Amino acid sequence: MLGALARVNGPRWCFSETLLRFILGKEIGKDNPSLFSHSGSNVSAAWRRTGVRDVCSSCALRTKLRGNPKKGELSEKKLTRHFVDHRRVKLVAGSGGKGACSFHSEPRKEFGGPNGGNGGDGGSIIIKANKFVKSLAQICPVYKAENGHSGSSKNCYGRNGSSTYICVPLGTVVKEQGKSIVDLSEHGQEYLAVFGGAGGKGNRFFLSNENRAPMTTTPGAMGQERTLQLELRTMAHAGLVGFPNSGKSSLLRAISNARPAVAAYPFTTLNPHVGIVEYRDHEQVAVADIPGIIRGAHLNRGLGISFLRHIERCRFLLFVLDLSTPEPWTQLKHLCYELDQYEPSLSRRPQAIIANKMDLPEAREKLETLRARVSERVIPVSALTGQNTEELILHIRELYDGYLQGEGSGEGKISRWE
Ligand SMILES: Nc1nc2c(ncn2[C@@H]2O[C@H](COP(=O)(O)OP(=O)(O)OP(=O)(O)O)[C@@H](O)[C@H]2O)c(=O)[nH]1
Ligand SMILES: [Mg+2]
Repeated sequence: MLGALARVNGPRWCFSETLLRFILGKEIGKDNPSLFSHSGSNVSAAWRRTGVRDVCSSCALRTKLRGNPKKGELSEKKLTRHFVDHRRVKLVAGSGGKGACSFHSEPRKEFGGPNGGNGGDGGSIIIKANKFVKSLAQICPVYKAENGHSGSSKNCYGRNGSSTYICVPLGTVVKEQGKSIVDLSEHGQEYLAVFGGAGGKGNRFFLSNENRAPMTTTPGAMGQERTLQLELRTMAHAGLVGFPNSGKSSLLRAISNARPAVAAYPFTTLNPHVGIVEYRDHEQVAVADIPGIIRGAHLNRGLGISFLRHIERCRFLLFVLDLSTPEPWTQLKHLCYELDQYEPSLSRRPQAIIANKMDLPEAREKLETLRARVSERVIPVSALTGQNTEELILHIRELYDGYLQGEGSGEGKISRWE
């Protein structure tokens, strides 16, 4: 079909066809088989086993071709300004409306009795998870719900104050004085944070045989008041963990549709980015790129480890090591130590080790040493050239399937990405 298009549209389509072949050739790991001989055999074994390739080969290709060159990408600086992952909010529910004091009176029925209606209830404030909201940036510091309306004569009740909804992203944890109250992880999940005050009673309510003309009314109750902390924890199945400059963002770009900033200086990434890896059976696995961690991060060095809350929910970890550094295995040791400082046994989640920058000559020697030193599976890749990313994508799927079999049916299941 592309050939036909090339004929119809002339040189422009000829170029597209060449470009497609070039990218597809790279993607299926055809070049340099000697360098990736181990991984190449794994991939072909997987194909042989299943008969079809599990990976949607168009995903990396599509993301490469999809980008509109005229449309500038958001810089990390701009993203930082827009991405807010914690907020403190003061919530004040509406007060109840006051009850009315009035008496019925009409010609020939001068003393018709009390007819003051009750006041309406104050509005409540509800925090609601919404999959279309991506950050807490739009959350205001103070929310006040509508007060209930007062009752009136002729037994008219006051209108209830309407409830206020605060929409937060999926994965928002609501805390009060540092203690978690609720975890909003499903679309549409609600938490009634503060109750509106009850409406007051009108004098009709106090009518009795003893008192046929009560003048008593009650004011509405005050609405509840609370100060809560909202904390967003990015939800992804896999988390890319590594030292700065190890190529996490480049890798996320290579395997998913996300476009995090990539640069040759440390701490380029300041916020987590989530990318979706798509498979041919329409399964989607979310992979999060986390800012770089350095030795001593738990002592607040570098960017600290507060952002590790974002990988608390990741079901498996992908440690990205830069094989061009002198001792990549020590990076792994430091990373595990820092993770355990944040949450004990965090580093013992199902994991894979990604040996990145395999296109560089110095990386090849270190690969065998790394394999000898670690017990986990090591996947050599080059995020820059895209070599062997297919094996990584297949391994992510294996980890994901293992997670689904193990605990997927239980609670804490991560909702589908859309
Ligand atoms: N040669 C080579 N360079 C790479 C590869 N992957 C990434 N790089 C380069 O390494 C540098 C850092 O890449 P990033 O993807 O920004 O690294 P990062 O881990 O996200 O860094 P931080 O965001 O600072 O934590 C960039 O200059 C990339 O071009 C690779 O496979 N081979
Ligand atoms: Mg980065």
